[in-house]
Amino acid sequence: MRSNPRLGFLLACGKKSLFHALLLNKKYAIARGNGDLLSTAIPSSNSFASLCRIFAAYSFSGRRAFCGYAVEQFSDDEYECDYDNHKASSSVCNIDEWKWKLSLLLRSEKDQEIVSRDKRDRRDYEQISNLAKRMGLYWWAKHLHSIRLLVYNVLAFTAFFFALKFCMCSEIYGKVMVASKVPLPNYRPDLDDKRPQREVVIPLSLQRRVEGLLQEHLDRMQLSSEKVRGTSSDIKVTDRGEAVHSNEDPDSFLDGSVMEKILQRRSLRMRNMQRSWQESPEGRKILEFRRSLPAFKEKERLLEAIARNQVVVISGETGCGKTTQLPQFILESEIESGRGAFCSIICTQPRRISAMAVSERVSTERGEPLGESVSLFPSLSPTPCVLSF
Ligand SMILES: Nc1ncnc2c1ncn2[C@@H]1O[C@H](COP(=O)(O)OP(=O)(O)OP(=O)(O)O)[C@@H](O)[C@H]1O
Repeated sequence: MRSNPRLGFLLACGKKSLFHALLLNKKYAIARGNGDLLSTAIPSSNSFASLCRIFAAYSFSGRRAFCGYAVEQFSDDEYECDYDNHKASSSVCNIDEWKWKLSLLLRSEKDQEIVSRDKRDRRDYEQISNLAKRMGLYWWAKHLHSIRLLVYNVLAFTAFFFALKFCMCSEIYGKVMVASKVPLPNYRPDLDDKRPQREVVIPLSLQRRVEGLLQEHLDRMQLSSEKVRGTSSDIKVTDRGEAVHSNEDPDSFLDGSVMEKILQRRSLRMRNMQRSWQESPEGRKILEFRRSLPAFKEKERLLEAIARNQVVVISGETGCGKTTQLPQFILESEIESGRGAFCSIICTQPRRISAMAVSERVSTERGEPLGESVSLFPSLSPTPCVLSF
């Protein structure tokens, strides 16, 4: 069966219109019916409404501008077989150009894929995808949008006093297509126009500020470790009866050691509070809920990865517990190991309102009021919080 324009029209319309069932049954008869459509196409069992629809379809069959295409009359197999002999017979895309492009891709060592965002009709996509598949490439296409051209026609069928109203639809597809040498995932966020991935650009001034703060932090750490080493060396020196370091500032050392003692005491208190909450009935209930979240299954792996690496990137589905659970895992493990008050976890949120909701949720899950160990940044809490949102 080849492209009879009338058949092409009827089948394309039939797919989306009311007379689909009728056309399925009688499509070949209609195709051959040519000028004698009514008598050839209408089975005796069909209602008069069907007759009207066919008449309407017949009367509009010359309007190729809104028609679909005859592709519906071929099975995929037919299409595959005939493709080489009927190159782009009614397609708008240049298939030879695509053959050339795909061959280049196959030969290229550097390129993995070709991405095309041109507008084409559906048959073009089918041709190109078939070609890509035959060349051993993987194929991915996303339907971006379709433009529907609707034409409402009212036909007065004078003898029977009623009108037929139907619409003819034709679709111009906007698709993004990818032909690739490697298997492609089901979803490509980089090609999704509806969810464009925002590129985050950190201003230079902010970068410098962060670098400065990090440097300051590192300097302080180095200083405190030197003080600790200095203390032990002082003791040794004293034991040996040698001179004590004269450049040591006794006040700052005193401050540091007092601070350390305060933090140690606080860490101990945090551990006791955490344990008693986890053992309480409410705590157990919440823990049970937290255990059901997908993030909980990854707890140990996550803590291990954080301990081993300076930067860890974690991705997970919505609601799996990235925001509420991951910072808690770190906090809980630090508290359990007696370093709760020494750690500082900052969790960024894009909106203040979500930061408020999350900080409140985490406090509730920890059985504490907001401001105890979890805070909303900037915190008004008198004691420094270790987890800030
Ligand atoms: N305020 C809340 N009240 C009740 N349950 C909550 C609340 N916030 C989070 N949850 C529960 O905790 C689960 C984990 O939420 P969380 O915000 O950590 O997920 P997420 O992985 O960060 O999600 P997203 O990617 O959308 O940010 C949610 O599935 C939800 O059931």
